[in-house]
Amino acid sequence: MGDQTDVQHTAQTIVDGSLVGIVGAGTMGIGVAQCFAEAGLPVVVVDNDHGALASGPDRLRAGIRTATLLRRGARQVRAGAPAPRAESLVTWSAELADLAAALLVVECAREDEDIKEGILRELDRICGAEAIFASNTSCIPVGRLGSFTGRPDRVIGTHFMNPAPLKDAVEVIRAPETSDLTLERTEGFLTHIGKHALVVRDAPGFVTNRVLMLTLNEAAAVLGEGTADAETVDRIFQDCFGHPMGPLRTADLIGLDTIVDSLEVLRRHTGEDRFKPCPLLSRLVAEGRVGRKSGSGFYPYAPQHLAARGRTGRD
Ligand SMILES: NC(=O)c1ccc[n+]([C@@H]2O[C@H](COP(=O)([O-])OP(=O)(O)OC[C@H]3O[C@@H](n4cnc5c(N)ncnc54)[C@H](O)[C@@H]3O)[C@@H](O)[C@H]2O)c1
Repeated sequence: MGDQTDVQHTAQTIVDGSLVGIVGAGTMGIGVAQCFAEAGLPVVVVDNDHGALASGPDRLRAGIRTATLLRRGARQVRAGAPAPRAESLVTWSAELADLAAALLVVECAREDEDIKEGILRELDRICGAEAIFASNTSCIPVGRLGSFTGRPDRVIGTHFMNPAPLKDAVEVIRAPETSDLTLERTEGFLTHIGKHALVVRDAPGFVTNRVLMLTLNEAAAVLGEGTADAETVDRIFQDCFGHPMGPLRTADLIGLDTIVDSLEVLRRHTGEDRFKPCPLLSRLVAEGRVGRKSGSGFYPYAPQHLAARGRTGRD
C-alpha cells in the first residue's frame, strides 16, 4: 500500500459521493458525521457500544436542530443537504467491516492509544488501498498512529473542534510520512464541508492541545486551591480577555475524561510532569462528573444538555 503513482483521481472526484466512515459515536463522532452528511455525503458511523449506537440518531437530530437554529440566528445558512436528508445519509453499525468501501475514515474513538491502535490495524486490513485514515486525536502524534498501519502515507490528523458543525477550521496534522496527495485530498474533503485547514507539523498535542490542556488543567488547579470560584475563573477570561467561554465551561464541554486522557498522553509522549492532571480534575473524573455529557462537572447542567447515551460518564 502507499504507492501513489497509480492513483488517477483528482481530489475533487474523490470527494463527490464518497462514502465517509466515522469510528466512534461520541461527542465528536456525531458532530463530525453531521458535518459530512450536511454536505450531502453518505456516512457510516461505527461504535462498539450499543448504548452509543442506540442514542446516536437522537443526538445527531439534536445536533442538526441546534446548528440550524444557530446558523439561522447568525444568518449563515449553508448550502447543503436539508436536515431530513442529512439524517437519512447517516447509517449506524457495530462493525468496522461496514467501512470497507469508505474513501475517508475519520477515527473519533476515545483518546486511548491502545484503542486507536486496534481500530487502525483492523481498518488497514478492511479498507481499500486508497482509503485515507484521518484521526481526530487530541494529542497522540499522528506519525505514531500511522505506524500501526501499512499505509502511513495515508494517515493524517484532522483535529475537529467541538462542536464540529459550528467551527470553520480544522487543525490538520501532517506527519513526516503523510503524502502530498493525502493532504490534498483531505483538504478537498474539508473544503467540501465548508471548513478550512490550518496545517501544522506533528508533535504531541500539536498546537491546540499543547497549549489548551495546560490552561484547562491550571484553571482546575486554581479552583481546587480556592483562589477563586468557578464563575469568577471563567469570567476573568471572558470579561478581561474577551474569550467567548471561560476555561472551566470549555472543559465541561470537551469532557473532563477526555481532558485527563489527553493530559496523560501529553505526559507520556513528552516525559514532562507539568502535564499531570491536577487533583480536582482527577477526582471529578473518578466520581463520574465528566462535564455536560454526564450532567455535572465544574457546573451542574440541566437535562437538555445531557447526551442521551443510556448511561453517564465515559463510554
Ligand atoms: N470532546 C472534545 O471536545 C474533543 C475535541 C477534539 C478532539 N477530541 C478527540 O476526539 C476523540 C473522541 O472524543 P469524544 O469526546 O468524542 O469521546 P467520547 O468519549 O464522547 O466518545 C468516544 C466513543 O468511542 C467509542 N469507542 C471506544 N472504543 C471503540 C472501538 N474500539 N470501536 C468503535 N468505537 C469505540 C466509544 O464507545 C464512544 O462512543 C478523542 O480522541 C478526543 O481526544 C475530543
